[in-house]
Amino acid sequence: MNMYDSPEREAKLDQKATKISARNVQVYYGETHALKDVSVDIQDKTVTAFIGPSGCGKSTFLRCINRMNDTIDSCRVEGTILLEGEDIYDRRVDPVQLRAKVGMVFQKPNPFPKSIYDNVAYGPRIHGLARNKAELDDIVERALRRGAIWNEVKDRLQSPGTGLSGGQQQRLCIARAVATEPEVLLMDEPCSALDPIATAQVEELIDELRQDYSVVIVTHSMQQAARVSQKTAFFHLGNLVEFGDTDQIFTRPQDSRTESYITGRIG
Ligand SMILES: Nc1ncnc2c1ncn2[C@@H]1O[C@H](COP(=O)(O)OP(=O)(O)OP(=O)(O)O)[C@@H](O)[C@H]1O
Repeated sequence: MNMYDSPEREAKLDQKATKISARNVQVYYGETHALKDVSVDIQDKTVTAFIGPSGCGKSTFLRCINRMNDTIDSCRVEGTILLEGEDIYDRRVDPVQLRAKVGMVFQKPNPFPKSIYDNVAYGPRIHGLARNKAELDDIVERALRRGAIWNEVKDRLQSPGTGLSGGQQQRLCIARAVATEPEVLLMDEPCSALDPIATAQVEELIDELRQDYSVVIVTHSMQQAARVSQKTAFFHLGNLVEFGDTDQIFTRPQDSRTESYITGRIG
């Protein structure tokens, strides 16, 4: 057997690159210490689920990854978060540019009060990604296909985005987020306002998106975490208690707090 066939090499090839590396992240809202010394590596081309009881800090940590917490006056973030090795809290980083690279999808679908086309074209326009109308048309079509909504909207691109159903609006918001060619997609309970059919469509889409992106999803649904994610992080009272393969977290949790949560005893 030569060295290139070794199981170690196979295992290495199977390992995904680290996309986000967080070290000793602390978040305070005024006097409240909401996130306590969180360190974790989040992989590329993987769906990572953040789970845990209400108020444990899942959304707070998610919002650290694209500096959405900057918009909250009382909020203070300490520690380091690297995106592909670059410190996203470095003074030279423009948060608007960062948010094009680290897209976000919210709990409630929030299309702009604009046409379907303009919703998706908005980011590429402000970031100068297209040289002319034909290129912009192309970007919009690709993003809507990526959002698994092209076939439903291709004949009404000039209609308002707000006229779509809730599930379609959420897929439009995902298309809007991918239009700026992000590296990471953050999703904060993206299905909680959707019915079961729309939820299943968005979950299927999330599974497809992981071919190209690092996806991080906050969810209250353990079934959803088990269905869509490969890695799971369990938070409790501001601590990242356990992080690992989703299978392992749900079948062989190492920490008693994780076990209590997944068996429904806390939360
Ligand atoms: N804008 C804010 N101002 C002050 N405190 C906040 C703010 N946002 C969150 N917190 C506090 O930080 C802690 C963590 O909240 P966070 O929203 O991150 O939790 P979560 O796990 O996402 O909760 P949920 O599942 O209910 O959305 C909570 O104690 C919360 O009250």
